[in-house]
Amino acid sequence: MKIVNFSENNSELNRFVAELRDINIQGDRLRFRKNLERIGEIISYELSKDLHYSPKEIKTPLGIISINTSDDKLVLGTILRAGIPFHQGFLNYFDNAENAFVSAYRKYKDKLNFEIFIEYIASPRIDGKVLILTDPMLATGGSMELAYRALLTKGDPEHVHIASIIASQKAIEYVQEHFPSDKTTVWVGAIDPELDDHSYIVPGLGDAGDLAYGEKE
Ligand SMILES: O=P(O)(O)OC[C@H]1O[C@H](OP(=O)(O)OP(=O)(O)O)[C@H](O)[C@@H]1O
Ligand SMILES: O=c1cc[nH]c(=O)[nH]1
Ligand SMILES: [Mg+2]
Repeated sequence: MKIVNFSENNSELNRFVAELRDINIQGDRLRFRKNLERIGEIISYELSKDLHYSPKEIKTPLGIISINTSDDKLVLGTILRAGIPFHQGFLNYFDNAENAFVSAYRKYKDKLNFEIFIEYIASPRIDGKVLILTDPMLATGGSMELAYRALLTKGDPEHVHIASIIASQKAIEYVQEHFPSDKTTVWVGAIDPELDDHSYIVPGLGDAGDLAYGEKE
């Protein structure tokens, strides 16, 4: 399974991730959402290099030129809520893509134990298409896997790209075990070493959904 970790190279993406993490900056919700979105744009661009291309003849006012453009049918699938601004970054580039939305939430039995519930799914057929699953946080990997399984009820994708901003090392191992290795690619802004007792990523950034949209009751 190909895993691309953007933190291994120097780029502006790292500054956007630093701003998401920084306790003195992340409280600005507009900036937080904007950083999720622009990281989505950068990952889209890098991911686009792995798509299939063929030449198309483009007629300009003065002549004809052949340009390689992608032939893949893309479905951008995201997990509510924190996925929304990140998803928008992908949609800014892949503007012809179809879109899928899945809800996933942690229902805590007590302070430390929770189950993940999927209650909402809106998706096109995904047979033979390139499925790009976006969620900024990959903590245990449970939400991503359940969202994927929910989307498999809509068909069998040709390839799956998992895009996250911060993943735990444990989630990377979980994805390697639970997704088909021959047709899955993982794109992450950074991989953090630990999960705390509540399965939050450490050092991570906190609760991405709450930082983007405000705390839940
Ligand atoms: O890998 P996991 O252990 O499943 O955790 C990651 C999930 O947690 C976050 O969502 P959250 O449940 O906080 O929902 P929210 O976006 O509505 O805040 C995040 O956006 C993922 O969906
Ligand atoms: O670290 C984490 C884990 C789950 N959800 C988040 O938003 N952050
Ligand atoms: Mg949350």
